[in-house]
Amino acid sequence: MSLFLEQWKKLAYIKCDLAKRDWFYGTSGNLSMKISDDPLLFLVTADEKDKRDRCDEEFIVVNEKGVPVFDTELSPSLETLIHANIYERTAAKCVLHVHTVDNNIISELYGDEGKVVLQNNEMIHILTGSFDNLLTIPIIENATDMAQFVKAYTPHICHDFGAVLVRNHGITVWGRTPLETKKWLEGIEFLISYHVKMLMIQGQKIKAL
Ligand SMILES: CSCCC(=O)C(=O)COP(=O)(O)O
Ligand SMILES: [Zn+2]
Repeated sequence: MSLFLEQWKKLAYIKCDLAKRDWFYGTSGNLSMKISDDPLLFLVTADEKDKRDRCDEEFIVVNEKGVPVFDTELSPSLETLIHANIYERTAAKCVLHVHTVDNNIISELYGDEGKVVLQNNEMIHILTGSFDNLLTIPIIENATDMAQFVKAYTPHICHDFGAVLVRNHGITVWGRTPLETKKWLEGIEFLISYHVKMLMIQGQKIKAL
């Protein structure tokens, strides 16, 4: 199997798996996978397409400017330049972006602090391999201007894997392999969901006193 087809299938598997979790509300979310370094080329989902749909044209091949390299009726994701920026600055091979209710709540709750610190959970050990039991996720403001948006992400794109929460918008996670990226996305969503539910229960407890 050609490398290109192999990458396509891996990304299609991840897209299908995230769709089963119902992480593509409306037409939100976008996914990409690098297929070559020089020149930079990557597969990316199409703008406004329902990412729960399986179809022949699931992904578009784009260059470092986010421009399709083959003829297509589809437009690349509006967030393609964020994916391109991550590939240009790191050795990441995959970028996943989803909007969930829990990641939106946490981004709003801690938005003014510019970060959320997740702690004291075995999932952190599973993700990081360290017993530090602390994971800090930066939170940036949402933006409609893409150049400004890319600029806001940039200081946080300093490792080959990472995550950024966008306030009242969603989360973007990248990693060195597609499976590592999916693992980080699932792990972080688990920790965020746990955190939100704990706050809800603790709030109820305080009210009952
Ligand atoms: C500034 S992008 C607004 C839409 C969005 O947040 C999203 O995740 C889906 O965009 P796409 O163009 O990839 O369908
Ligand atoms: Zn989005």
